[in-house]
Amino acid sequence: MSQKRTDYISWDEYFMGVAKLSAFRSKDPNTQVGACIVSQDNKILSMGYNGLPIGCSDDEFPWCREGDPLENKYLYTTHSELNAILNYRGGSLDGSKIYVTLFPCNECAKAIIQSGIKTVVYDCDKYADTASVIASKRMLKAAGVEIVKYHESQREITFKL
Ligand SMILES: Nc1nc(=O)n([C@H]2C[C@H](O)[C@@H](COP(=O)(O)O)O2)cc1CO
Ligand SMILES: [Zn+2]
Repeated sequence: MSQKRTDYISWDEYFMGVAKLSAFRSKDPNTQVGACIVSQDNKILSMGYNGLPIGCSDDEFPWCREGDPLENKYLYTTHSELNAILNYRGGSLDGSKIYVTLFPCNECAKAIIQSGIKTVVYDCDKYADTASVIASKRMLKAAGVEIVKYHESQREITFKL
């Protein structure tokens, strides 16, 4: 009798893997972010990546980072976490977890808290020193949202798409 496989991926690898794959859909030339929302019983509820709202053309809106606020991306992009929350049409996200490839900003932290998400598992934290992320952590902690750093497993998976 053959035994079951033992090198299958963990739940954490699976969900952060889905978040990372989602980020590949982003058109942002500088930072691609992905998010995956998971229920308490390990079911994927929603996914998202950073991009423009529906109807706002990727080719007509700006993707640069600087200059006139109306001519750079920041006023227009929807963050991956907010997209994942808004993409969920199944009811309540109460008690769920969000896996995100980059630590949530203050605006996404508000949406995370208000939607009832109870755990944030994040990978990169490259904007940790910004007021946005400091405020985000302050609110998440005050609201009792658990913050967990994802530890990369070093496992590499390659496949043809
Ligand atoms: N947690 C996040 N989720 C996101 O989806 N984003 C998006 C907004 C922008 O499209 C991009 C950040 O652009 P940049 O400032 O690194 O060139 O990532 C940004 C953050 C940072 O807090
Ligand atoms: Zn955000």
